[in-house]
Amino acid sequence: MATPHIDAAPGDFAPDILMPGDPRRATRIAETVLEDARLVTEVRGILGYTGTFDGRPVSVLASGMGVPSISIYATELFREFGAQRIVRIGTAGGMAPHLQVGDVVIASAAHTDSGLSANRVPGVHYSHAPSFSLLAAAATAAGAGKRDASGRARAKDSGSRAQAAGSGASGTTIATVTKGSSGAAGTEPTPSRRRRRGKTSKAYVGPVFTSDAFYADRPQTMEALVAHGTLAVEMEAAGLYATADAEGGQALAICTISDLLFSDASLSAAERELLFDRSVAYGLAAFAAG
Ligand SMILES: O=P(O)(O)O[C@H]1O[C@H](CO)[C@@H](O)[C@H]1O
Ligand SMILES: O=c1cc[nH]c(=O)[nH]1
Repeated sequence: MATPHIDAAPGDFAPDILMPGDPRRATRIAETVLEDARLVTEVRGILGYTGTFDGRPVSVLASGMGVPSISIYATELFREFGAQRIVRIGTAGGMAPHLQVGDVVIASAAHTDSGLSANRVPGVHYSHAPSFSLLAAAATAAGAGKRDASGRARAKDSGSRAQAAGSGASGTTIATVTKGSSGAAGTEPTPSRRRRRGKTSKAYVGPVFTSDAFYADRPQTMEALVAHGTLAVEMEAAGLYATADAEGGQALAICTISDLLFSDASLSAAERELLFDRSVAYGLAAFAAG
């Protein structure tokens, strides 16, 4: 049955859903990662596809931007379309000084200034946390918990060479991936990838800040969040986590760092659309582990 924002039939969506913010990223994931993907909804240009990955049904649906938008799509998916697990495939601004463009952050918590999400339970500062099983499986896929003969943690990343690098200044560094090796899903190299070939990017597990504002001048807030261990800023994870809690589903946000708050480094819009391969790999591995 169609909902106000998703024009699909029962059974059109798989229980496991990847959710990028950008509809074009959804199309690209469907085209490059899924097999036999078919378009199942396109209301408001929020494109949704269902196909398979390694023989398992998987859907991808864009969320749009912000907590209200992702809360709408996640609610309708959990409530009306049989969704069980949603993994956000996002981009985020790096806040912690050790983060670099291209790094991946697996969000173990989401602080937020979103009224919708923070006020879900009146009188309570609600804790926005992901599904532990999705978090643990994605972190494992990114390399957490594996040790080589020298005792150093070792990561395996869908065929990429990867080595864990211990703890960062905040959050936990779980893997260093050598660029230029294969990622998840046959995505073509972007200009920034070519520039970065041979360099390394890392995966971190730690808290993100889900902000209602993309443009806001509040350096003190950002510095205080960094001082409290926050890794990155984005605009949906808290809404997704709270919606999953409310609807009895599971959720996780995995974000690629697209720019740095305290420096000029950034990706173009086109590069942001493309740089999702490792996030998708960790998300799909989390689905497969469950
Ligand atoms: O690239 P996506 O997944 O949309 O995520 C980030 O990008 C958007 C802001 O440009 C916000 O939605 C933010 O969370
Ligand atoms: O929400 C976002 C996403 C990327 N970069 C930012 O600074 N904010």
